[in-house]
Amino acid sequence: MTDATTVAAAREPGSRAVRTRKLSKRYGRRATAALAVDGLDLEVPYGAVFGFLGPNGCGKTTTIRMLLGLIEASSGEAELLGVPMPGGARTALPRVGALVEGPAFHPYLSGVDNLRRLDAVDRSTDPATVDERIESALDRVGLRPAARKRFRAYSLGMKQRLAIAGALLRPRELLILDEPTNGLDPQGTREVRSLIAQLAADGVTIMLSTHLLSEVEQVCSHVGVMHKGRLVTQSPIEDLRATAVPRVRVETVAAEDAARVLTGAGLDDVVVAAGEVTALLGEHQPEKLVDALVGDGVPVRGFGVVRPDLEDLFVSLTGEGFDVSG
Ligand SMILES: Nc1ncnc2c1ncn2[C@@H]1O[C@H](COP(=O)(O)OP(=O)(O)OP(=O)(O)O)[C@@H](O)[C@H]1O
Repeated sequence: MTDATTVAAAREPGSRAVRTRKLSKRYGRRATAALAVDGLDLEVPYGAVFGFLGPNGCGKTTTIRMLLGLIEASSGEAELLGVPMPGGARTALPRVGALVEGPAFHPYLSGVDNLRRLDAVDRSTDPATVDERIESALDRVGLRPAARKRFRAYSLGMKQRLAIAGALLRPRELLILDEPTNGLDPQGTREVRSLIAQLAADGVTIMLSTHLLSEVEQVCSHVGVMHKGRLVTQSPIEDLRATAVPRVRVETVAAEDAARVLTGAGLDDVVVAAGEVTALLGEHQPEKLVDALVGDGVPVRGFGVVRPDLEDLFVSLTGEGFDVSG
């Protein structure tokens, strides 16, 4: 389903809603300054909810600002909806809704009057249709009942939903949202995530930057992981999960003996640590491994099959933990 606020983009096979090639940014003139964004090859497929994940300071906002033509890239190329940026800004940007640092809303004006002000500064919209476009955007974010309340009386979630309504004042094929749940309370966070899921269900492509792995797991179909200005991986989340191969874990005081039995049974990557042994399960049946261990006299205190979760995968990719709150 589409309405007046979103449009499912027409897609060429292999085309991308966002694509960058070797996109880099160095702030300042000194050639010795570190690259804030370093050689990014980003690919956001049409229809994806793409989680652009990484800790604060890793270059997400800088990337988004380059994509939208708000700052100039030091080198490399970027395309939005198949249109080169920043050269094609006039063609691409009217089809892209963005939330970067949020619009400055007036606390004493109502939601509807704030949107009217916002629309008035956008020269690409038609003033004759402003009322119906605002109504449609407010409807889309579930704020019609509160449309005439003052902005200052809105909850945090309502304020952020109004900001998203501001990005939906005309039909959009792509939404770029920079940390849209940052600073929200749990209720506001739920409201915004549920809105993102609804927009995605309408076919709009969404690129969502976040430092929260849990947010990616809850709302995203794809993820791109940033670390110190570089993209360390990008993939459908299901594909990433599939790379998380299960391991057996044996707790025992006789770790060396257990390792010998597992190796003898044909398991790979047998790793001995204090009081435990782990190995790749492969095609082996856990029950048979327990039999083999016990049959060999290994005193097994614990046995299990563990599958690494996304957090384990990302830690192994970046060497850093992720904020798993929220
Ligand atoms: N205007 C600027 N001038 C100089 N350095 C900057 C500027 N903006 C960002 N940086 C630096 O570039 C790097 C990347 O920052 P950026 O804001 O893109 O990261 P981020 O992942 O979006 O983090 P955050 O969520 O905290 O904004 C950081 O080291 C930051 O200090």
